[in-house]
Amino acid sequence: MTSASSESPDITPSVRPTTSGPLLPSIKSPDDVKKLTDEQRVELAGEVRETLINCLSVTGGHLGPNLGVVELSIALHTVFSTPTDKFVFDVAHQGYVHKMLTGRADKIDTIRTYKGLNGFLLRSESEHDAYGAGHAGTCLSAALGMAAARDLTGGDSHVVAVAGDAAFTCGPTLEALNNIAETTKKFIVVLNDNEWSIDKNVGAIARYFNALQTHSTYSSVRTSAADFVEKLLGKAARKIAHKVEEGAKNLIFPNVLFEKFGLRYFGPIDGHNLPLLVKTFEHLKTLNEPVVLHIITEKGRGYQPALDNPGKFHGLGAYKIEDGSTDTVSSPTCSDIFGRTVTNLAIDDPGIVAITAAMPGGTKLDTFKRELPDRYYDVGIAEEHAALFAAGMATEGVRPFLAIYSTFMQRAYDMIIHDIALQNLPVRLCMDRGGLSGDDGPTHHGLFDIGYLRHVPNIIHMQPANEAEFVAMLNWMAKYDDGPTAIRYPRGVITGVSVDEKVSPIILGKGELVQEGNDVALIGLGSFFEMAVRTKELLEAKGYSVALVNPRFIKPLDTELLERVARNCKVICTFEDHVLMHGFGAACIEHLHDAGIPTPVERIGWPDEFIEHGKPDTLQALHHLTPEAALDKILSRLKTDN
Ligand SMILES: Cc1ncc(C[n+]2csc(CCOP(=O)(O)OP(=O)(O)O)c2C)c(N)n1
Ligand SMILES: CC(=O)[C@@H](O)[C@H](O)COP(=O)(O)O
Ligand SMILES: [Mg+2]
Repeated sequence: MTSASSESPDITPSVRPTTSGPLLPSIKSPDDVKKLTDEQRVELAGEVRETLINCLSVTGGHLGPNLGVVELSIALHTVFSTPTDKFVFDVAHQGYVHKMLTGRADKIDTIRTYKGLNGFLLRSESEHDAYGAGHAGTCLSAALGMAAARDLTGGDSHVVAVAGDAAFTCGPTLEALNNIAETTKKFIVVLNDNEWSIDKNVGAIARYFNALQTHSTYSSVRTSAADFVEKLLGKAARKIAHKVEEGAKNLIFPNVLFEKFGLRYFGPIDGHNLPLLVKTFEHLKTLNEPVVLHIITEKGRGYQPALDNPGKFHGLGAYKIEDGSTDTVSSPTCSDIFGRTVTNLAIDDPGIVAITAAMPGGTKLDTFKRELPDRYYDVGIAEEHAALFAAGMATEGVRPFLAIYSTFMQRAYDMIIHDIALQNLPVRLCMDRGGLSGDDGPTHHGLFDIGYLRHVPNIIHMQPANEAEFVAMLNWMAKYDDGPTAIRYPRGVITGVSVDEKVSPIILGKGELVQEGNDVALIGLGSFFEMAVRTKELLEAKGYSVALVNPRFIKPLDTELLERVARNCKVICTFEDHVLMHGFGAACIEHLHDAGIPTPVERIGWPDEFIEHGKPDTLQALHHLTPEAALDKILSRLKTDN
């Protein structure tokens, strides 16, 4: 097991997982899984669970989803042979067990820590990671692409797409489903149905999957299913089939939705019954037609706190193993403030509705759901649809607050332009995780939303410098009906100031000149305003006169204020928790160029690359997003320009 090493300061001390047996350490590759007996594989499952619970209690991570796929992952690696055969996991947050079985068990205690294993599958991390992910709904399309490529070369490897039940609420999944039967004959879909998204799964698809488990017809065909199981799996399995409660349902059921899409449907079966899974996959791999195996699993299986609270244990930070408790955050997070504020606004304004794309917990719209259920909408993992749905509501005079993380809002890019901005509809785009998201890494960092919104006509985009300003901006947005508005705010806390702190009124397109100065002007956007303050202190200690600006608006830029400080100062430095490319600093440079003002602009922000996973402080230091780095840039600019 890897222990914390000097060059990775923020790896929390690793906890040696106390596995009961000797099997897991001997698993150096999937071949070692194949050599085990059925009984040993069941024992291995126990060791994997114990290791996950132990390690993730220190690093945090997606414990619930991974505890739900222990047997599935072992069965897949028993029957198929990666990297020749390909596994494509949807979201891939449930890929930890796959990693443990493909030679990374000794590093699992570094998951999602700087320089440690990525929390999702990553092609650059292992040849067994056929496809990376992080965003939902991609696995069927990507896997189908692999199958089609295989067919082009006459290959006979297997491609297995593993998608959760909520992945089927995602548009791209359904787009792929429409294409499978006409594209390939050899394709296996595993529907891992635990009835949960991050929160309870929603919509007709969720209800349909549930019906497949409980439909009355099942009980009448179960006997034929038991015969089928016996034929397929032998007498012993028939006993398993009867012994396993509800979960071992019949294996074939006519007229299932998937059959309409040309996929042969099998299931639902107990997704924790290892021998049954192995035997079923051994059968499915012999078929020359696209198939879907519907398995029923429990999110958090084997750890009672996770079973009791699947939403919390979908993904969390460090927790106490004994009771699953986690440290409480000292001050309210931006998400807490957002949920409370929008609910309060809606209590006073019946025109306000709240829309989430399967993330009531992450966005804290669960507050709104609890208090105003009739004006709360969870559309599933369907950001494109959510944006269109909000646009439609706005045409009818409703005030939609559309809460989608910055990174997931990328999915709705065309709808924002084509439907919301072009028609100038007053949808409120509320982008949590605006900035580095941390442990989840490059698939989740919200570092592109200034870039994807700044060039869209009619869009107003802002970012608060503290929690009180955040509330003031949300209040302002609630009243602004003249077109679309967008606000970005970070994961967690900004400064921790009270939301009751006094702030000057929010005026469209107006920033705040917090301090006059005539040597250097520092413009700190949002959560990076604090970094500008710390840079100011370093400059003033060297005798410089510093102007300090809180811009508040990304668009429309406060050009009057920008020109004023540019004329008064010798150099400007901007600070943004966003990539520099097409970011806030770039907007300032563009405007000063167009205004014919030659004051140079230094910029602090993320480079033009995908930023790895790790704690924000570590990554900011690594990529020179610090007051010290800003000071160096400013001083060298002043020197060269003198
Ligand atoms: C486009 C997108 N939207 C939202 C998310 C956040 N998210 C991560 S996992 C998840 C739920 C996945 O549920 P399911 O597919 O059933 O898998 P399970 O966790 O139940 O195994 C969501 C909504 C995401 N990763 N990608
Ligand atoms: C896998 C996934 O996309 C979500 O679980 C995401 O990790 C949630 O991020 P937060 O922990 O920032 O809410
Ligand atoms: Mg699920």
